[in-house]
Amino acid sequence: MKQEIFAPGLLTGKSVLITGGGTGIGLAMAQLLGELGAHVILVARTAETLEEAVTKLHTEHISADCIPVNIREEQEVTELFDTVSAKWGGCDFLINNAGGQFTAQALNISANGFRSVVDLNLQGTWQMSSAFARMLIEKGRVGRIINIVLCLQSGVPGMVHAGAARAGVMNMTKTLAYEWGEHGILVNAIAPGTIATSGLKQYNTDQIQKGVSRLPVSRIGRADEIAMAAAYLLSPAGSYITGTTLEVDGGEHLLGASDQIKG
Ligand SMILES: CCC/C=C/C(=O)SCCNC(=O)CCNC(=O)[C@H](O)C(C)(C)COP(=O)([O-])OP(=O)([O-])OC[C@H]1O[C@@H](n2cnc3c(N)ncnc32)[C@H](O)[C@@H]1OP(=O)([O-])[O-]
Ligand SMILES: NC(=O)C1=CN([C@@H]2O[C@H](COP(=O)(O)OP(=O)(O)OC[C@H]3O[C@@H](n4cnc5c(N)ncnc54)[C@H](OP(=O)(O)O)[C@@H]3O)[C@@H](O)[C@H]2O)C=CC1
Repeated sequence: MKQEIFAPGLLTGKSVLITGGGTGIGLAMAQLLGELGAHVILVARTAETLEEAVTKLHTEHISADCIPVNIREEQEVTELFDTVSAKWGGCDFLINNAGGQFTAQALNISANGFRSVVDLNLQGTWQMSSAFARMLIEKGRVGRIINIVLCLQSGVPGMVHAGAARAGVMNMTKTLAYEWGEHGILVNAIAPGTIATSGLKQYNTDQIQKGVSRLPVSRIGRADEIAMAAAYLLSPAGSYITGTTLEVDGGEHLLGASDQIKG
C-alpha cells in the first residue's frame, strides 16, 4: 500500500515548472507534486520523452503539460516563460533539475568539455532562474526556486567541471535568496547523494556500489526521497527557509574525497 506522507491537496492551485522533468528525479518530483495537486510543467530537450512522461502522469490523474526547451539556449528560455505566461498566467515554483556531466580526470577535460558542463549546470540554471524571477516580479507574484545540485563538500574527483558549476549554483542560491527575498521569492537547493535513476547508467556500477557501501546510510537513494524533500520545501512548512542547501544523501557529505568516484 502506498504510504501517505503529505496532506492530500497540499499543493492544489499551485503550478511548478520542472526542468529535466521527463526522467529520473525530475519525473519523481512531477509525480509527487502532481499527486499533491500541483499543475506540473515539464521541460527538457527531448520532446518524445516529455510526451511519454505527460501521458503517464495523465493516467495517474495529474495535471501535466510539457514544453521542449534547451536550457543552455537563452532565447529558448525567454520564449519558454512567454509561453508559460500566455498559457497559464505564470507559475509559482521553478525546480532547476536539468543537469549532468561526463566523468573524466581533470587532465583529460578540454576547455570546451569544461564549458559544456558549466553551460548546462550553472549558466542554464541562471538563465532559468533569472527569467522566472522577472516573470514573477512583473506579475507581482511570489514564488520559490529549488536548485538540484550535487554532494560536493569534499571535492568531486572525476567531475571537476560539475563540482565547480554546482558550487557556483550553491553560492548563487544564497545570493539570489538574499536579493530576491524582498520580492517574496524563496531560493533553496537540494544536494542529492547517489540516487537510482537511468542517469546513473553512464557510471561504473562497481564504483557506485563501493561508494554506497561506505555511506552512514549504506544504500543507494531513491528518486522519491528527493521528491519528498522538494515537496517539503514547496509546502507551507518551507515558508521561512531560504538560501539553504538540503543534503539528501544518506550522509555522503560526511565522507572524504578519497571515498568518492574517481571517473
Ligand atoms: C554518483 C554520480 C552522481 C551524479 C549523477 C548524475 O548527475 S546523473 C545525471 C546524468 N545525466 C546527464 O549527465 C545528462 C546531461 N549530460 C549531458 O547533456 C552531457 O553529458 C554534457 C552537457 C555534459 C555534454 O553535452 P554536449 O552535447 O555539449 O557534449 P559534446 O558531445 O558536444 O561535447 C562537448 C565537449 O565535451 C567533451 N567530452 C564529452 N565527453 C567526454 C568525456 N567522457 N571525456 C572527456 N571529454 C568529453 C567533448 O570531447 C567536447 O569537447 P571538445 O572535443 O570539443 O574539446
Ligand atoms: N542520480 C544521481 O545520483 C544524482 C543526480 N543529480 C542531479 O539530479 C538531476 C537529475 O538527474 P537524474 O534524474 O539522475 O538523471 P537524468 O539524466 O534522468 O536527468 C537529466 C535531465 O536533464 C535534462 N537535460 C539535460 N540537458 C538539458 C538541457 N540542456 N536542457 C534541458 N534539459 C536538459 C535531460 O533531458 P533531455 O536529455 O531530454 O534534455 C534529463 O531529463 C541532474 O541535474 C543530476 O546531475 C545529482 C546528484 C546525484
